[in-house]
Amino acid sequence: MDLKKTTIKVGILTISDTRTPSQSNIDSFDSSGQNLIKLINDSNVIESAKVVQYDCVTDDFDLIQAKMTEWCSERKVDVLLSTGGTGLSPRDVTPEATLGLVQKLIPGISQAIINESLKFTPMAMLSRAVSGIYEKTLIINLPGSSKASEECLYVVASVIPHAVSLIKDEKQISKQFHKQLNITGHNESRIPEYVTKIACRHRESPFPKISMKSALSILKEHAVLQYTENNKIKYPTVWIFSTGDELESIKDSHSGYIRDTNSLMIKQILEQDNYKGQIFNHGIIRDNWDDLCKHFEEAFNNADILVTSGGVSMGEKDLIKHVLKDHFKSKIHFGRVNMKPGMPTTFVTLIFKDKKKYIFCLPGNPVSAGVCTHLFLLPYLRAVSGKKLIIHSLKAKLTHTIKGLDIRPEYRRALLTYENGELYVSCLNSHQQSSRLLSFIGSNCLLQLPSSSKITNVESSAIMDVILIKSIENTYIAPILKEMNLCIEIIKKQAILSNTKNEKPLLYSCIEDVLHLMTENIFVAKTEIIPTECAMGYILYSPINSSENLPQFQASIKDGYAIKYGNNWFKKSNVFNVVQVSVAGTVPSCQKEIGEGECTRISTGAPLPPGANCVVQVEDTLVKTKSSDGQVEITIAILNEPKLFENIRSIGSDISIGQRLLDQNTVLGPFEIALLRSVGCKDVEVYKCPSIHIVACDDNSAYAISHKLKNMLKVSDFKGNIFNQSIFKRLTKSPKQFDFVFDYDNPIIIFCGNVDEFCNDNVESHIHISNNTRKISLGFGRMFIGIEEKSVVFLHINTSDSESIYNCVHLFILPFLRFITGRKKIISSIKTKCNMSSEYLPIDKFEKAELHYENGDFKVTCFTMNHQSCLVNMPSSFEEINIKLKRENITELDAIVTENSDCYFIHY
Ligand SMILES: Nc1nc2c(c(=O)[nH]1)N[C@H]1C(S)=C(S)[C@@H](COP(=O)(O)OP(=O)(O)OC[C@H]3O[C@@H](n4cnc5c(N)ncnc54)[C@H](O)[C@@H]3O)O[C@H]1N2
Ligand code: MOO
Repeated sequence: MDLKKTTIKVGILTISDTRTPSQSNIDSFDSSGQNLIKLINDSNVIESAKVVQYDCVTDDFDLIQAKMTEWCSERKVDVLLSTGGTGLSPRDVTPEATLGLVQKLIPGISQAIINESLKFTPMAMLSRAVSGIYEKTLIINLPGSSKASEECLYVVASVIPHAVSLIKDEKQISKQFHKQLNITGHNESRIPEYVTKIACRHRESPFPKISMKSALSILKEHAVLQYTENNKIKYPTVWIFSTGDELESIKDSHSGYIRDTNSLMIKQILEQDNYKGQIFNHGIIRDNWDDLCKHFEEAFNNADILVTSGGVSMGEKDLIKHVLKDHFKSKIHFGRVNMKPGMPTTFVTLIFKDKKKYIFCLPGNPVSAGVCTHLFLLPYLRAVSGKKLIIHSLKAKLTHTIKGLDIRPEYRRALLTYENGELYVSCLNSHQQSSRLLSFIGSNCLLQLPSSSKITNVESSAIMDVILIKSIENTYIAPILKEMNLCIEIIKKQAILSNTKNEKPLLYSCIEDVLHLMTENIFVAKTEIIPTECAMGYILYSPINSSENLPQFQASIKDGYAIKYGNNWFKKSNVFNVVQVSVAGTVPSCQKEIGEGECTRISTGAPLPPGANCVVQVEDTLVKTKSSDGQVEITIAILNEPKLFENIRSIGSDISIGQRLLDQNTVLGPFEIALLRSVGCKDVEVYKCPSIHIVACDDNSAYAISHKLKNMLKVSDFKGNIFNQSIFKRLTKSPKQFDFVFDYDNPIIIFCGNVDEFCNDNVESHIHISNNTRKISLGFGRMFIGIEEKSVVFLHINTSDSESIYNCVHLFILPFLRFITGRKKIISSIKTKCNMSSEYLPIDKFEKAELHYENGDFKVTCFTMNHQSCLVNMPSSFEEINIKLKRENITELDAIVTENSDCYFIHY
């Protein structure tokens, strides 16, 4: 059958209020529609096509759909080209009408139109046109203007005949077409660029798989501290890109497209680690040589470190290493690491305009990108930030036996817990595919497992190395709160408030009771809906389930060939005809069904063609025959017998519709946000952070304290706004004095300063305290909680002593803020060992100390001016110390983690 002999029936549907003839608009002339007809019928712009239907309708959803349905259902046309109604004006509804109708989207067509049109005008960005299939008709939205619709027709004209034949499922025609493609080379203009390159690409990776240890020592060699002119550490600027044709940055989802999770996730991991340099997320670069060169050059002009994700394995579109090596003449220090996940991780340096640049190319699978950010990029950035501990690793006892090790040393997402002074690690999640972001959820560490070449199982109770990837706070650390006698001991030197006449005194002996009282049924925590990408550190208000399957269709795990595996196939022949190419970002319906002896070249993440049931990686194949110019492969040989379903991700295997993604009260970090974004969850409902207004009363020392308080709250995990109000020398009689706080939802107002002033009788009129207000006396001050709709917390701190304020913030205010913003864990405490000499006696109940980790134990050094990262709950008397000291001169102390410590804690 000759392709040219089949006539393709085209319908032109003009959609326009002004060009549709009506009584009030008799002179309308549809120049676009007429021009398209001329181009197709007279100039043969689309091979073998004729316009057989033409109509003009107004921008009316129902009318458009009615006309489309009529032409498609009655098989009047093979191709329906609409012109008009794709813009942003309120009347433009062509894309919506088309979307409502089509059964399959073909995003690539509209994408190609936009890409091409962008060369002429940036206005192309505003096009919302879509393309897809309804029944057996291909529908393409073209823009309205005559010039633009003509340009766009030229872009898509060449693919229309082939698309039509696939849609009609005319296998014979399709085969003929592929034959032409592969053998004659006459139709080269139709062959995507990546197809022609295949025979020239590596079939075996040229990069040796080096060990993790070697990779880290290479990184260390290149981690050189830089200094500014005034001798301060100079933190390198980091630029991050995701790469891939299949990725979408826009929020709307198109079938087949993959939402870009990686660039933002990498940035947020660095931010969470408090990296001090500048970090820029520059979104997506397409798998296109020139684009990669252009964007990388821009990165080298502006940044010291370039981070990419994707495009580093064995596919024909994996260009990153080639661009860096051939175009930028850079040095690839390693291109593969013997690890799972993250094997293709690549580290490159180059001299650009006399400056050294460092490039981290991470794999595209989201889990691999996340794991490798923790294992390579973060340690490197910590090193060039002058930190001592660049990998946060701990030893923990395995809670169960692990069988089925991988041949590569593996980093599994696992849970580290802390119980009675011991660390335990468990890895009960067996779904650890590198595309499955869910494996990060509920995990807080990477469990290092050896290669199966060394041992077969790891036994329960083995002591394992784990690397923290979240806060240890997310583990359950035995709370010492119960022992904490807040009112009596927290700040001993301060007197407990005596009762005032109109206030029922409430004295609580335990901070948990206080927090409970403050929050239960009184302070109604507000929630808000915010964009998912901005939700770092917020707490989820309600659980989230997925509304999508991921992947949405069977997809390949490797770059290779999809084949139909049948019994005894190997005995017949191991040679396969390459009949088509499947790339990520398309849908299975773009492919024809493959039969025995045929294969589809396929890239990682691309849809499996109908009929295929396994993927053979490219390394296990040879090119058998090529086209006469040597550019195109025609047949390949498969070297090892594959297994059924090998290298295939089944529908919904990463995430299935309805599956629970996150529980309520989950702290949203980089992985949680990436997970939500991967299934198109654009907004989340989170606990709203109150605004805090700090008011210094009375004198200058209170003023200084109020600033210290603000700084301490600012560096904490609290995300709300904090305002310092100016000093109030005297509380005036005017109740309006604090009215400003009512402009905020659930504000918190903290007074610092003289308590007597505060307790004056007139105070209640100042701060709108009514009879319903809950009043609590605390060791260091008092608290008033409004329970009316406009509930306000007034906290009065009666201190002018900066040590006490530190304790007060970490033991009381921050736990309170965590509580009301939805955190499950409001205080982080740990059992530590301490060499305490009885020469030093604690002055306060809680002393600042330095927390560190040594030989499997947490230790504290008390009475040090070094990095103070915890508060230690001190023995209260001589006798107590002596009793504890008798045992091996080691005192066991409870420590409350206060600072974002360099060592082992990514705190809160
Ligand atoms: N024949 C072989 N195939 C593959 C090998 C191999 O050795 N031989 N290695 C596999 C391994 S291991 C990994 S990991 C992946 C990584 O490959 P790339 O870095 O080239 O990544 P891509 O192919 O571009 O993408 C892989 C996968 O991840 C999705 N992706 C990519 N970027 C993003 C992003 N920013 N956000 C969300 N998802 C992303 C992409 O769509 C693919 O599905 O290669 C194996 N193949
Ligand atoms: O090593 Mo690749 O990172 O996941 O599977």
